[in-house]
Amino acid sequence: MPLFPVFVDLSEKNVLVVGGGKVATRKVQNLLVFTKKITIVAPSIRKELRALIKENRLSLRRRKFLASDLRNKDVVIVAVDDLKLQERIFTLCEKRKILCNSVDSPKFCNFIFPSLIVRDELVVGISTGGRAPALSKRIREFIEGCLPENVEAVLKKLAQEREKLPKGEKRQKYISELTEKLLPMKR
Ligand SMILES: C[C@@]1(CC(=O)O)c2cc3[nH]c(cc4nc(cc5[nH]c(cc(n2)[C@H]1CCC(=O)O)[C@@](C)(CC(=O)O)[C@@H]5CCC(=O)O)C(CC(=O)O)=C4CCC(=O)O)c(CCC(=O)O)c3CC(=O)O
Ligand SMILES: NC(=O)C1=CN([C@@H]2O[C@H](COP(=O)(O)OP(=O)(O)OC[C@H]3O[C@@H](n4cnc5c(N)ncnc54)[C@H](O)[C@@H]3O)[C@@H](O)[C@H]2O)C=CC1
Repeated sequence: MPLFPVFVDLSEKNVLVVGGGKVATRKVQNLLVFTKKITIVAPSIRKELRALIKENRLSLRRRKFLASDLRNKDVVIVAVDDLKLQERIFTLCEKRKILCNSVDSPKFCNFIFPSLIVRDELVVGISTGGRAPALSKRIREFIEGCLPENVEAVLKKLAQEREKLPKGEKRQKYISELTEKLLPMKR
């Protein structure tokens, strides 16, 4: 069965990223849009990640992973080049009911990291359930290519108009029509 997408408020959640390499750097960069409460644990940290840690005042534990690193964590990303360690951390997370994403095997994920498009509060998340990550990336590029350039302005305008009026059928009709007018479908 395919995976159901959920849009979660991460702003107050504590995220642990295990690993400091290329993939960890990409995950941290993407996560920073959603939360600054990120801790990184790894013996070696890539230069770009070091810069992100400094800029965003993230916590850094410069050593190998310890089970105690999971204390008070809500979400864990395991971005190491060691499948056994991914399995071990995933098992620990399952016991503690922590959300865990492992970069080397969908088997050790209880959530998948999607390919992302973020335009203010408009977020597009894409996944193939772990079957073809490069396809997720390609679909992102397709969607990016056909998203209207002014989509942020349209979102802002619609949200403002929506706030001005009380809930109900009259507003529903007005907002739906305005949306179609602001973003006419090209055929
Ligand atoms: C299960 C998952 C785990 C997770 O959640 O991380 C996972 C797993 C694995 N990826 C692998 C390889 C690649 N991953 C990418 C790219 C991305 N991978 C991402 C997510 C995910 N990757 C999750 C499933 C997503 C889904 O459901 O579709 C994206 C979307 C998000 C992100 O990571 O930021 C990001 C695109 C971001 C963007 O640009 O939009 C590329 C292409 C590239 O890098 O150019 C390649 C090379 C091509 C290939 O091999 O397919 C390998 C084999 C490693 C090896 O061979 O050693 C594994 C392990 C395995 O499959 O067993
Ligand atoms: N999910 C995805 O999108 C993709 C996943 N991968 C997989 O991701 C894995 C990581 O790739 P890269 O970041 O390029 O590797 P890398 O070699 O650049 O980084 C590995 C990192 O893991 C850290 N590490 C190793 N043992 C550790 C431990 N015990 N505790 C804490 N940190 C530890 C190292 O210090 C290093 O920072 C690879 O196995 C690769 O196959 C590769 C491409 C895409």
